[in-house]
Amino acid sequence: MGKGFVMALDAGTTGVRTIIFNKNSEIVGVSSKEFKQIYPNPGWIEHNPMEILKCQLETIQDAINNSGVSINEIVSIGITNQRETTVIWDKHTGKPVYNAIVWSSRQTASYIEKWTEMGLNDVIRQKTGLINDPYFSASKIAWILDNVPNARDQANKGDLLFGTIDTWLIWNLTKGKSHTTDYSNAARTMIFNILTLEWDVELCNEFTVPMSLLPEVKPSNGDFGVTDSSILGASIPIRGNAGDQQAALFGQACFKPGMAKKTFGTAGVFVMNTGQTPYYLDGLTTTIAWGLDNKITYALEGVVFSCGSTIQWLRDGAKMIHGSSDSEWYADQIEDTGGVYLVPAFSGLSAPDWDMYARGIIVGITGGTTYQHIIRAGVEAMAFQTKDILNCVLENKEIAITELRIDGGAVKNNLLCQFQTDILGIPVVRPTVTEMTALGAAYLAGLGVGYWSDTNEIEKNWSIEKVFHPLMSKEKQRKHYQGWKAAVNLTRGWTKKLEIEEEETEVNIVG
Ligand SMILES: Nc1ncnc2c1ncn2[C@@H]1O[C@H](COP(=O)(O)OP(=O)(O)O)[C@@H](O)[C@H]1O
Ligand SMILES: O=P(O)(O)OC[C@H](O)CO
Repeated sequence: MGKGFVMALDAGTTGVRTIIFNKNSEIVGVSSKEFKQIYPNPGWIEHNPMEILKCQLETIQDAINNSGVSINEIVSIGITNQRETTVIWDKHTGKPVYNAIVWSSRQTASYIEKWTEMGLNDVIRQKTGLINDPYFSASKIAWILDNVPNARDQANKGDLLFGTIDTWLIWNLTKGKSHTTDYSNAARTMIFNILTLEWDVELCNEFTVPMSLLPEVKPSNGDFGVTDSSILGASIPIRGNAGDQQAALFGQACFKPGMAKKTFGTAGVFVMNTGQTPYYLDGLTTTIAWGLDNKITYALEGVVFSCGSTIQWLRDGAKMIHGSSDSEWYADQIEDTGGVYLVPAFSGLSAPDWDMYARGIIVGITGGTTYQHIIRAGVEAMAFQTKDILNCVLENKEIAITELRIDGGAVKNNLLCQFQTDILGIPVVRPTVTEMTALGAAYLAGLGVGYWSDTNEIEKNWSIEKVFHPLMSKEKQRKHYQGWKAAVNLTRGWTKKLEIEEEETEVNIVG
């Protein structure tokens, strides 16, 4: 057994986790904490960066306590995080100038419209691999600078710093000594050129983002500094950093081009390794999987904004279930949804439709519909959305996907996994460790200090817990999916339609 342990800090959208791994990738200590979701207006989602930091530090302490490992036995720390979420803080006081604007927040839609009108969509796609959408960090940075009093002046004076959650945690853990991020996180900002591997001067100018705000970009197994001993009681190297979706791809040992995974967390994200070549496909985004030393691996990505958050909404919003795992029990009480579809376009439609005006819908309700049908429709929606993405990939005859590796909090749900394989028609593979995000970050951190020697060694640690095989007839699969597509069509352009209706009503009143 290798000396010491590796610690992963996994800062997700709804909660943070700290997991301590040994050399066999076994979990020896874990702690997690949920933090507050702030909804200042419909469609806006924010987090308190200080609360994220506090919760993360508490989980580090808890994980150390419950593992029996001493902090001095941690040889390296890896960070992984909800991506795109934007924090801007004062570099002198360390105080955020505004809440963190979360990746799924829609408050910056007007910036996206403006940049579309300016004719920037093609250059954005070409340079960053992304689609002009409020999802990515660029419009969130501009919004904070334009809406927080004095923020733009402070930024112009060089007093402010920008970071995604990885950067924010690293800056605090190192007591302000390291203002850094990695290639996989930088690639999600819409201001990072994934071909030249630099912050893009032209895009920063167009988006009015001062470059003095931006962190240094490093390989994902690079040197992100050491923790200040006053914070964790020891100086530990931070040698791994990757956005959570790319970290999960790494944890799933998808090291060869064509290998893919889907993570079922708050968001649901399909990522496929495309090797050293950036690959562009309509509806999907092109991104950086990781930079290992200085070798870049690219990926094709399909994000679904509302995946596990659909179940969370059934729990916290609709109050139809008490805990997320109840969704499986209720869904299992009935054969099917009785023709009900729930399209969770809470934050608009993401890949492959990209409609920031869409909003959620439940359709097909009859007098016989019960809450169980709606719960089941919520579970099935997670699987239908995966099919929307995989269809884009499979339509391209150059790519063959014969199985899908899955991970994330929601894959504990066996009914979801079976429905997923049924609707896709390919096997779905659930590995032994489903905390892939954290494991991927741990692997990067371990590689950074030579704890694991190379990816071959890591590959050997990946093992299967269960393979789900399709049982549904092709005809049933086709019918179910047809209903889903029709339901998705109903959600399109909703907030825009409302705006137009409102304008027309005003004209009629005035007229
Ligand atoms: N048994 C379950 N069935 C369906 N969804 C679940 C289940 N358990 C957890 N979830 C969902 O999974 C999500 C949590 O997964 P996790 O990977 O921890 O997410 P994140 O990293 O985004 O915070 C939550 O949205 C939760 O509702
Ligand atoms: O919080 P998660 O794990 O669902 O991840 C969110 C994604 O990183 C958003 O891009």
